[in-house]
Amino acid sequence: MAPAADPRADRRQRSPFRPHAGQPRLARDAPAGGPSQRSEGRLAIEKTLSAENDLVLNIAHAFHSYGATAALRDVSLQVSRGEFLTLLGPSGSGKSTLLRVIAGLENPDSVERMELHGRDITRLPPNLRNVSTVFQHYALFPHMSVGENVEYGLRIRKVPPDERRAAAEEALKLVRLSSKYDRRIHQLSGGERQRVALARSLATKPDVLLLDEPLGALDERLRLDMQVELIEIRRKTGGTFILVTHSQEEAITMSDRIVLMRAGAIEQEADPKTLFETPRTAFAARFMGVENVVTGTLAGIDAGVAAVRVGDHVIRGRPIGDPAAMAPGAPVFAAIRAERLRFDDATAGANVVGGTPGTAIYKGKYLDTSFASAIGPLVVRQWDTERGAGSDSHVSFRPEDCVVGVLRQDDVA
Ligand SMILES: Nc1ncnc2c1ncn2[C@@H]1O[C@H](COP(=O)(O)OP(=O)(O)OP(=O)(O)O)[C@@H](O)[C@H]1O
Repeated sequence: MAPAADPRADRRQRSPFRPHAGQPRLARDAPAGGPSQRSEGRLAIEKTLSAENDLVLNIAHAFHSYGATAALRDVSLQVSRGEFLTLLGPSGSGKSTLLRVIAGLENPDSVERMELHGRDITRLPPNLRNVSTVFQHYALFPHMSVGENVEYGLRIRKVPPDERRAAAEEALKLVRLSSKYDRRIHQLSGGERQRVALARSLATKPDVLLLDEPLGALDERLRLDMQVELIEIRRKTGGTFILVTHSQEEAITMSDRIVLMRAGAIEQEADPKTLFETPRTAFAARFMGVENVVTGTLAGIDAGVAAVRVGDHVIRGRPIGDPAAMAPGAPVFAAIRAERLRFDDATAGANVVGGTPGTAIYKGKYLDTSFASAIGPLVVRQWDTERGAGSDSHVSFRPEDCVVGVLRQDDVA
């Protein structure tokens, strides 16, 4: 079998999006010299240096409160060069606070380490950190043209006019607004304004681009288009992006890695597929859109299959998380996606649960039917919207489609 492609390979290519002349460059360059001249020891040192160079942002143990509200509770975050990282979480979980701390707009109460390309930025004012933020509400200057807005960040950095103009044109080309250089802001649509705000940030060639719900004000069609555009821009520039969103769909679509936040702390961080398929807590399961999360007690684990007692019923699933915590009798959750439940006849080894179909809701592409079952209310998704639930008296699901993990005290509904 051919080896799997490394999904980060494209990120490691050198970015065509280089710093401006005179712009502070925080990254240390890799040492020179061909491989033939290097000793093993030297190679080891270079490997370490190269790993350090890949690490753009390194935050260890950040805490921040607003009065009695703990907005960040011991948050540590490492972001690699060229990574598209998303901070995901419900309202008030601390995403924007973390972004503001990175930008220097908020001083954390305490932080053990906060480095950009290995340089301590803890006490560095925002204008001396090479990061840029795109906000939901654009924050463009209405009295300036598109081009003047895009050049703004470079003007205050005293970049010469011809270099400014070239950088602004390059950034406007990236967001497909080359022809609008002289337009006034009020002559633009909402989507175009957001692209100008993006171009303004890109023009400064930041070490990290911070995106604070940048698509939140756009209508759905535009939002979906801009998601694809942002992915493309990240790929073309090789930049490091940190996005804040409360939309799991947006996070899954756009990210290399998702950091799921809850009440100021990191709940789980993983690539989108892992977070989607293997949420480690009931909160993560619910937030990632798992329709069916039931709770029970662990009866035992045999041959890698967890048996969960829910009332008088036992269902089997895939155990995840710390095996030491998965002792018989432990409170656990079982999470099953609606599309993994079936009304059809069960395959061998599947869980079968009796009950009564309830209301079917037509969703266009699929049909969601509620099902009052022996393990609690469930939702069953069918892609064949014509078929319906009929008078089915049971649903089935495979143990591998049911994630079983320890139920935390604060996850008890
Ligand atoms: N300036 C402030 N003064 C007081 N409390 C604040 C301030 N900013 C944020 N908070 C509180 O800190 C907590 C974290 O807020 P934060 O804005 O970081 O969350 P968020 O996840 O970005 O939420 P949202 O998605 O609603 O923007 C919340 O409880 C919020 O009410």
